[in-house]
Amino acid sequence: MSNVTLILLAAGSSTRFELDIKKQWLRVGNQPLWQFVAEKCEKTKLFKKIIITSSLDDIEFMKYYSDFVFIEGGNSRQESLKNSLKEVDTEFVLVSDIARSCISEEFLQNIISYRGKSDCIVPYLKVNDTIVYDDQTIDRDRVKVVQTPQLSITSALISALEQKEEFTDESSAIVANGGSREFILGQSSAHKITHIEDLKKLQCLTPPSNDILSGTGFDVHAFDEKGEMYLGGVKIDSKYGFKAHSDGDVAIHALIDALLGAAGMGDIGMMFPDNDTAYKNIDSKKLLKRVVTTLCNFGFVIINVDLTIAAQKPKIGNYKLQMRKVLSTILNIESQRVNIKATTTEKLGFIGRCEGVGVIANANLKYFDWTKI
Ligand SMILES: C[C@@](CO)(OP(=O)(O)O)[C@H](O)COP(=O)(O)OP(=O)(O)OC[C@H]1O[C@@H](n2ccc(N)nc2=O)[C@H](O)[C@@H]1O
Repeated sequence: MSNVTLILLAAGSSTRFELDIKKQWLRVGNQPLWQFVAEKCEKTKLFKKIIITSSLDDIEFMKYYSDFVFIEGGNSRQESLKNSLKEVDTEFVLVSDIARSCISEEFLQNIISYRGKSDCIVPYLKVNDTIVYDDQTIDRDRVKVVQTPQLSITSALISALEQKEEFTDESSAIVANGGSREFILGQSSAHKITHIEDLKKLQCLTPPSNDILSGTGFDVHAFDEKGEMYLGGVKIDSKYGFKAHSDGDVAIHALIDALLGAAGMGDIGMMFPDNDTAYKNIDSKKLLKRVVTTLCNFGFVIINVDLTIAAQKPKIGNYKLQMRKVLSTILNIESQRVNIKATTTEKLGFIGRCEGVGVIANANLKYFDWTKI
């Protein structure tokens, strides 16, 4: 049984990554980057446990993909690491960043099998360029470019992180706390993804799958004699509205379920519970905007949507164009990719009896293709 736990840090908000997508959600084939790295490490069978730190929103979605141990990250890399260390029960802990996506099995084996006497084993690269520090040329043979993953004695790292100072790597914290470290040659291909152009250096990443992901949504709301009616993001001129916790825009609700369905992210009620006061009378366009932002962060691109509004009343023919404009703006796609259909039910059923409106929606997504940046 291994006496090493692997912590993969993936709670960053990718502030330096020049795209709206979070880099841990870039797709490698059909897998998000974080899953690609975690499963590659798992296959080595070198670890007793693999812990992934991430933001709470991300963790809820990550759990759809795999059953690794997920820990909510903190406001900094160091805080995230401290949160994860609470789950470590092995003598040694290997800490890496998801952004170092091409660490190899051989590299992991080397660092874990290196039995130094120090509290921390640190991979580094030599420098081949001339180095000027504070306007002074310095001896580059004395310079080390430090990498992760770093292997620490768990107790030494826990103690070191009790210090108030923030450190950018484990060995600096351990040495500042009076501990020791040894350096071993690192892996030149273990580049870290910080900026978009870094992706070109990572040879182990394959392009995202070009699958089309399709989802459907269905929602119903009963008429309400009082209140205003909003449908498809548009105010409808009518003497009645919809019974609902929110503004009752049943077309947007069905559309949200279609988008979440295509992304494999559950449904609207899971994301916006109808007993949460935050959503009382809320403008459903705000809910849609939140969903679009989340899909973008998680590496999805919206291709097109198609809605069918089943209603004996109101007649919506004159509102369709406005609905398409409003929805296409929020979805950030051309309006011709937003189709709105309407149908009566020939006076059959609850819709035909003018008790309410039902909407079916379809949405198609694809993965953001980072190879075409
Ligand atoms: C938009 C919101 C927020 O204001 O409320 P409304 O304005 O429609 O009332 C909700 O997101 C609108 O959620 P929606 O999913 O349409 O509501 P419901 O049909 O009541 O389902 C609520 C939750 O219960 C779950 N559910 C529903 C039916 C069922 N047989 N079993 C379930 O587990 C669904 O997964 C959903 O997450």
